[in-house]
Amino acid sequence: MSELTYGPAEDGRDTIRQTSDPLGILTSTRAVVDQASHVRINMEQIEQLGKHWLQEEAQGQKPLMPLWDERYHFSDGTGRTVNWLLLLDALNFCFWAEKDQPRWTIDYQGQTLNGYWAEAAALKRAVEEGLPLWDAEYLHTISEQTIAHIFRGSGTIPLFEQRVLNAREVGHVLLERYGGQFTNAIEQTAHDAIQLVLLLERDFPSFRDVAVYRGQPVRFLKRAQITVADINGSFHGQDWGNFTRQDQLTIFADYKLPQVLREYNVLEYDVHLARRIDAKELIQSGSEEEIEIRACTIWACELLRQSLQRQEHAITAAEIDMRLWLLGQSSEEMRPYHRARTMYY
Ligand SMILES: Nc1nc2c(c(CN[C@H]3C=C[C@H](O)[C@@H]3O)cn2[C@@H]2O[C@H](COP(=O)(O)O)[C@@H](O)[C@H]2O)c(=O)[nH]1
Repeated sequence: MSELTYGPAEDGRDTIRQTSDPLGILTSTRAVVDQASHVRINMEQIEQLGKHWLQEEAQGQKPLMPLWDERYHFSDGTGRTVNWLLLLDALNFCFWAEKDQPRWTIDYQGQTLNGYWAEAAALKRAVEEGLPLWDAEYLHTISEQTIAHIFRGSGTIPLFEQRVLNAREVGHVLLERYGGQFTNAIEQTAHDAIQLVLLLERDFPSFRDVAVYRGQPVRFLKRAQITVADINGSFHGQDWGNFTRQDQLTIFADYKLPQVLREYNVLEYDVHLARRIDAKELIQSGSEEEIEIRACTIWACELLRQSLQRQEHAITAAEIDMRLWLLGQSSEEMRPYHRARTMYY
């Protein structure tokens, strides 16, 4: 596989030079970007965003890459944490509510949390209350009542039934193939980030985030990739979190990054799609619109990475991802993110 890069060529035309793409994500999403009819990447705005970030850094506003947040993540430095993180990311999707409905929230340590933070804190709260969520045997047969208790709060976590199935799948596959320990999968793949993502895609069906666009497969693998990034983050790059080729992961195509990129005018939606998203209408999961939004998000970030690299500023997709995602955590003033009901992100 070879990465598609965008850069001035001898004859002045923008050519696509090849670099590595071991997960087949850049290549398959590039085909969507080239055909997209609902979403467009604005190259000038990518250069602007890159310059804006470089100016911020020149003024000493280097973004503090957040250390792993221990407040809401279970972390005991052992293989139990690795299994807990796998469960976290098996359930790490779709936290938004129906149009004009309040989001699901939980109360934890005196704080009311929603979204991803509510999911993480709920799973940490459960461990603190004595539920062995790191235990594959326990997960394999976990009941709906127990999952409901874990996520108890105001309202109901969306796609509840899917979360029960995904939790059981984690337990079942860990027992069947990895002696109940996901650390065995890390060892089997020799701490290679790319191989571990591919193992998740192969062995854990709920992580198989691959769409079909005009008859062709399009690979996103968002939760498989973020699982590796989260294990790396939780262990501060040491021990179970020490991976090779992590720089070859792409950004994680969720629903917040497109919202932020659209705010920076990097992503442009056609007038019909924009109206539907701004009206918070549901976008069909697997639709051309949804796949184009996700594929253009991946390539906008790849082109941003290449632009920054050309300006002598090396940065990984995961670092771009974290910076954009954190911007999306204060996105109340932004136009809405797209709403596709799916367990993939
Ligand atoms: N692209 C990308 N998407 C990410 C994350 C995270 C959290 N991870 C970091 C957080 C702490 C640790 O440092 C982890 O590294 C969650 N999500 C996605 O966002 C959505 C939830 O958003 P809201 O509704 O606002 O809670 C949902 O699709 C969820 O899957 C990320 O990092 N990147």
